Amino acid sequence: MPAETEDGGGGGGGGVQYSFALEYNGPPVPYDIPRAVPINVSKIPVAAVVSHLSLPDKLALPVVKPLLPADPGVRKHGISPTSVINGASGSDETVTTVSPTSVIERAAENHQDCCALSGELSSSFVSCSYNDDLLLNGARSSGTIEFSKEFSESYDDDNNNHNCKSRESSSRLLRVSNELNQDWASSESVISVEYPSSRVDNNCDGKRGPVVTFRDVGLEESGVGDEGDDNEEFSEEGSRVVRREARSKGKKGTCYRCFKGNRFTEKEVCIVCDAKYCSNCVLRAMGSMPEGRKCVTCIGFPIDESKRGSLGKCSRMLKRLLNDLEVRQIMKAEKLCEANQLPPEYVYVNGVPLCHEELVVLQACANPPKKLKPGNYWYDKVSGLWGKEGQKPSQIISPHLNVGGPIDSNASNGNTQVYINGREITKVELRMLQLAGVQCAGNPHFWVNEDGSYQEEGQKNTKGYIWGKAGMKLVCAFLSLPVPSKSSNSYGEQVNSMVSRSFPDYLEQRTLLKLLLVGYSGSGTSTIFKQAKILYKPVPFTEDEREDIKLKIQSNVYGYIGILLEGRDRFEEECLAAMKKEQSSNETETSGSASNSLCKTIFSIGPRLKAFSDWLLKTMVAGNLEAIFPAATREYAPLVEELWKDAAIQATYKRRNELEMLPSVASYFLERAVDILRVDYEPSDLDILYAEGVTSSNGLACLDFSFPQSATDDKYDADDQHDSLLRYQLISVHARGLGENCKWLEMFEDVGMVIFCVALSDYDQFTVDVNGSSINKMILSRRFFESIVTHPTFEQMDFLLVLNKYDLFEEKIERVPLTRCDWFDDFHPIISRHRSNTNSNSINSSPSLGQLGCHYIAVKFKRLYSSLTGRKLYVTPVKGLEPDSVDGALKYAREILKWDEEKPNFSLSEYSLYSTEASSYSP
Ligand SMILES: Nc1nc2c(ncn2[C@@H]2O[C@H](COP(=O)(O)OP(=O)(O)OP(=O)(O)O)[C@@H](O)[C@H]2O)c(=O)[nH]1
Ligand SMILES: [Mg+2]
Repeated sequence: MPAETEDGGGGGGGGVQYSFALEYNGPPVPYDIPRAVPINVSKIPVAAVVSHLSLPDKLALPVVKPLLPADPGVRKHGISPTSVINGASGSDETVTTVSPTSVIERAAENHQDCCALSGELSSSFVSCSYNDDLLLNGARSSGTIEFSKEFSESYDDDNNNHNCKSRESSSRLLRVSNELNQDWASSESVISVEYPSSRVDNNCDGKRGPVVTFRDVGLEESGVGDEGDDNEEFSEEGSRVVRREARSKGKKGTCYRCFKGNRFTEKEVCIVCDAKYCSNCVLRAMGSMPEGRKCVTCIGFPIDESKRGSLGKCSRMLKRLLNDLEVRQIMKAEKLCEANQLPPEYVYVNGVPLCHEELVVLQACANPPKKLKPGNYWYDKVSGLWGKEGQKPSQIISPHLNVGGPIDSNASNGNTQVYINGREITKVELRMLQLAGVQCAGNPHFWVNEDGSYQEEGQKNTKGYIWGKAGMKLVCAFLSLPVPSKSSNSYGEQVNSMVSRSFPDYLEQRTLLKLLLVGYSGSGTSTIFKQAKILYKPVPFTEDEREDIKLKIQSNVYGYIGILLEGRDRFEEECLAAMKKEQSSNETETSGSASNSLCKTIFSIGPRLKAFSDWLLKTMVAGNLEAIFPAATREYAPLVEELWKDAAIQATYKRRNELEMLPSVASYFLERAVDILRVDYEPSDLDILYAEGVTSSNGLACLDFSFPQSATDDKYDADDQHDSLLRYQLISVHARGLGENCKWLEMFEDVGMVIFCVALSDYDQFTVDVNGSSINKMILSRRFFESIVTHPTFEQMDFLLVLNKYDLFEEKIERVPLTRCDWFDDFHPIISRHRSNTNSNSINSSPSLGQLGCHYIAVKFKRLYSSLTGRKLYVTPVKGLEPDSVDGALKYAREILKWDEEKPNFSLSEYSLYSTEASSYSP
């Protein structure tokens, strides 16, 4: 596999060096050396080292071939080769690459798929911090990782003694224990999982205060938690309810996290375990609250039913801590998310617990029971009368619902010997019947229909309408008895079909639509993922994440400065050489001043800055840059400022196009280097978006989101509202995370669509492969595309091709011909003289060269896709750094998924509307 030459890498991992015995058929890799081994740094080009500091991916690039049967550690602990490779490549991510058990097992069975380790998993597997000893003695191999079949965005922490019960649709949890646990904790600061910082206490000592202990059924069954009492309780109605309780190790009344405060301190309560958190801790303990006010460890668990009434009712504390939009979204999620819905088995109707479908029927009917809680109810299916077991009726719901068992004559505990539909009625009902003029003498048995018409059993004639008489509503109100509701429209309503009925919102949410985002290295997947986070999450990044990202950005900036300094050295040398040459040719004329002019060029810097520059480069070469943070920022900020403003550095910066290792995004940060390197710097969302190395580059990152209802729409848009309730999951996985031959793709078989990302601007970029030959990055992207689309897992899957970096492409294609890439050698556009300039949106003007090129590339991929799969490819150009563009692309994905659902209903001609021909996309 090739090594990158341009902005291809996720940013700097820890600069940690590794030694691991992978059979690798490429040239020796200079950076693959443990730091403890003395090396002559002067022989290593700084750019290469710096690139590795910030772009550690290269270690992962060599093709890994089987060397030995799987290392026992690998098999035993389920550490996958790719995990190790990714770890070894200095992951800059929170989420590390793990494989599902099935995959691991398969890999372990097949020796050919496994590779042996000697250097073992290093601390930078997930962390930026590292330890020489560990690196050299391979102690890390003792860490145990338990993999679940599905990935998770979260993991379970041993300290919590908490065994998470995963939801049907959600991913299982990943647990990391032993020594690795600590590393996970320390690295849990970056943003690739949804609630990382809140899951981990980022104490400097890496220890996590055991704060809350949980008791639940899962724990008891597994024997993990032995301190719990029986946590099954009976609700007020007598049904069995499983409770999950938190126990604070602090004093009574104190915050469950910091143990501060007292019972008068304002606290927010977890709706699952009742843990109480003060305003300082609540956001850390509850993270971004995708299911409302729950500790992050309670996510996925059903709520404490006694709190059902408070669902969606925001506390003052949260209103203070969050903005309106965040509060609204959290409260909406709290009410609507699946995990918070009433468990069907907690509801008994006529003595029978409901199944899921029955609860759906009950809640989705035109006139459902109000404020349904766990409990035992009776239901008269003929009249729709509904009440709590042993009590008078409380409501008239839709009749004829096929839920629960047959009604018992004693259901409402009546003692009047008067019966309605087989139930002995209560005294108060008898009173009501008498006031309605119903003849009740002789212990009659009535047959009452949903419209209130009644007859005596065995007789045909309708005797009258119970609720038809004037004043009956008042009577019923007085006696606290129900009357048919207006909306029930129960007169003659047939309830056999569910077709025309609207389902409760949460049922719509039941389906989690998964979108898999993949792309060749550097194509912009992380950027799109981060953009989605910023677009769709109320709190895209927590304070802890921001703090870690800040350090990452600052360390990146030092890296960029290092590249500039190295460039300066080079330019100075070139200049001096040129001057020397010139001088020797003019020897006679300038002999006197020769020595002076030789010493100074536009790229020369003063001795103080030179000393600093030398120190910085040496530190970087030694891989110590990350280690000196954040002290370095404070100490050296003034020097960096001086350096950045120095004419020599500015002159070097002007020639940045010649500095191959300087990623295009570097300018964004370097322009503000002085501000960024200040201690009080706070990264903006845009900084985070541009920053390299802060999202999952090696592993997997998941983002659950809904498309927000567009605020700009004045008129009510039912479709839009419906869409805002659907849940999506964006799963970003790095090419490296898929393993050799994409063998781990299988675990994504349940995704609804693959979004494949290609960087348009790659067409003139080359990388060097293991044989030392140069390969065009677009060709590598194509190869990766081929292997993904032909993978058996995605046989019937829709693909959306995202042609990313359209902004760069538009600009580049004006300078560099598209034919620079062999695959595009037949691109000969006929350019109109009046063609639009690149930014013009004028309908009348001819397409710009950028548009033509993009369209051409889209067609190339479409034809390729069609030839490989016989299907059609959806394509959209994207500017990853622009929110609207990413939003548009993801909404396009949503449309495609919708079309998919509707396809069977289309006639052929209708379906052709959704042609995926190249012409259907609009740049
Ligand atoms: N100008 C421009 N830059 C982009 C765009 N999308 C991504 N980038 C930049 O391209 C670089 C690589 O983007 P990433 O999102 O890190 O790419 P990736 O696919 O995650 O790459 P790796 O994880 O390193 O393999 C970053 O510096 C981004 O800021 C875009 O649409 N336009
Ligand atoms: Mg990435």
